[in-house]
Amino acid sequence: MSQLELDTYKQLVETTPVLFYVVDVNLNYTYISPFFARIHNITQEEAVGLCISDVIGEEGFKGNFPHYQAVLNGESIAYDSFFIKPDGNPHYYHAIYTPLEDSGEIIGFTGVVIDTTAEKTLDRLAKTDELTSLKNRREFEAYLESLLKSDDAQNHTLLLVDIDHFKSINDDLGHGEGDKVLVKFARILEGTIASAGDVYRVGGEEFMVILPHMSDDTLIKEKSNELRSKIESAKLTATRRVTASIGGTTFNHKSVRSDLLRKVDGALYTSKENGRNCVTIL
Ligand SMILES: Nc1nc2c(ncn2[C@@H]2O[C@H](COP(=O)(O)OP(=O)(O)OP(=O)(O)O)[C@@H](O)[C@H]2O)c(=O)[nH]1
Repeated sequence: MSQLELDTYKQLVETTPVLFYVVDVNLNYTYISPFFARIHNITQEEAVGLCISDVIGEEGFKGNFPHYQAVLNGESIAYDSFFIKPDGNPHYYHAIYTPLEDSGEIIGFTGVVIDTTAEKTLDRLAKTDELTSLKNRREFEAYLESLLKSDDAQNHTLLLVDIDHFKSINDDLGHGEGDKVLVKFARILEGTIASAGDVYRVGGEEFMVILPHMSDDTLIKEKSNELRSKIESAKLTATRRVTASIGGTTFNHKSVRSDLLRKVDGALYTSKENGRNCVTIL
């Protein structure tokens, strides 16, 4: 390689906002890029000879150690990970480790670490309901579609949970209190459904629950009534009792999305017609 080509490569590496580094077999740095130096508040010269743990800390070092061992055994590694920054926010990154060889012998590895925090944050925002932190309608539609398209022939349950007279809660107590009710309501839904399924906020005061591989009529009614009674007995506001109506139905991969949604809507409508604060499974 000519000197010009070498200088060009160096310039590319040194002007890219990505962490590049090289370590030897003892995990001591032999090179860090200027961006790496800036992020870790160290000079390039100071880093040479230091161990990875001296720069990124013992905890991160221990977490990554199996990857270091694998790359020093000749494997090329790429993985996604994160750590919690001192300000409590997560920092996401994508790391690529490649063995560095000299005359067929591994003498260390090269590391490339790309900050993916912005990408991950956008991804999370696109999937999450901002007020309640539950998964949003887009996520509901995606999961439902995956179940309807799958080869899995087992039956699942879909519940539509709707707060009763929510408009009057807003009207009487104000929109801010209404928001607080929605957040507490979401926590009850999550806590009650737990690992049995997934909870989504699909509209203002409308929530969907998908219970995969659950189709036992008795169990569905039990779970739905547990949910309904927990909401009724929780003190969601200081002055007003809050209740919810629930509609539910079972489905499998042969179900048609529009029929299924119409059926669960119909079940909820029946609960509302029957006086609210009740469960209808069709
Ligand atoms: N506070 C608050 N209110 C919301 C939000 N999204 C929708 N709403 C309100 O939710 C209310 C829903 O009212 P309706 O659809 O009439 O239903 P309801 O009053 O709950 O009546 P039933 O469902 O028939 O029992 C409307 O007043 C919306 O303005 C939100 O994010 N926060």
